[in-house]
Amino acid sequence: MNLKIGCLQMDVTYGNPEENRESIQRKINYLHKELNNVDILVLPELWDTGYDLSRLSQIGDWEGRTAQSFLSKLARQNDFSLIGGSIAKTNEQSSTNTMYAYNRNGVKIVEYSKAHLFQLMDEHHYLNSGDQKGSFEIEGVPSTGMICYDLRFPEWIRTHTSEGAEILFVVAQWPLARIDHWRSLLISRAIENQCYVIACNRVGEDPKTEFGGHSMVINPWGGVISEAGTEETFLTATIDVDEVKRIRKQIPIFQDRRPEIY
Ligand SMILES: O=C(O)CCC(=O)C(=O)O
Repeated sequence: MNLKIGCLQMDVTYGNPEENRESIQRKINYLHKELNNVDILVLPELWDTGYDLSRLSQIGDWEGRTAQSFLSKLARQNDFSLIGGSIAKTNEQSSTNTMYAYNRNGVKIVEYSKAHLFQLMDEHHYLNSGDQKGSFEIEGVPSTGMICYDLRFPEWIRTHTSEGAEILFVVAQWPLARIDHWRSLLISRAIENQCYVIACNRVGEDPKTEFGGHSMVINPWGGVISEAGTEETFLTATIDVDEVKRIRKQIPIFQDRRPEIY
């Protein structure tokens, strides 16, 4: 089965969720022809607030309600499934860096909060980590969602692929300074898990960091099907999901692994 994927590699306005929602809507309107036959659209991490974490009590999304209604409508109106990047979900006590995904009818198919907080960008001072898995089915394909730094934890990703995930979606605000790590880690996760990796990063800069783009679609053999540069880009690729089963049969790592000795 073929699926057409679109990644909206975009800049994010620091600390301005309303402007960022409008920016996504403007881009979607502009891209309506290209989006016509897209099955799954992917947004980047924290597309609402960016890394303006010290102001989350003012600008965070209360229980994620605004983002959920925005994303659900976006999926329904445009007839695509949607990996809604992640947003800052906030309540009286705390905030989480949370991904929502939707099917074409605008029905929520997962809520996943970033499990590993990135100390280098102060996440541990302002966010709580999630402790639930990121598994879901999208367009009939078992999949998982991961958020940025989660990519550095192969054991967490393996937990999901050993339970059947065939597509790994990674949403990120990955800095340009370590973009070579981003590329290598994404390709490694695809090879070692024999899964598609669809990775959507942001571009642009905030007061502290320059972000590196290079959103990528990688096949389960580790081949890069499509890759963006460092500018705003609508990256598309068509994937053949059956390739996962073929490769898992050819080199059966999920049968051959020995969890009892690890
Ligand atoms: O691991 C890295 O180098 C980048 C991670 C990151 O930027 C994040 O999790 O927000």
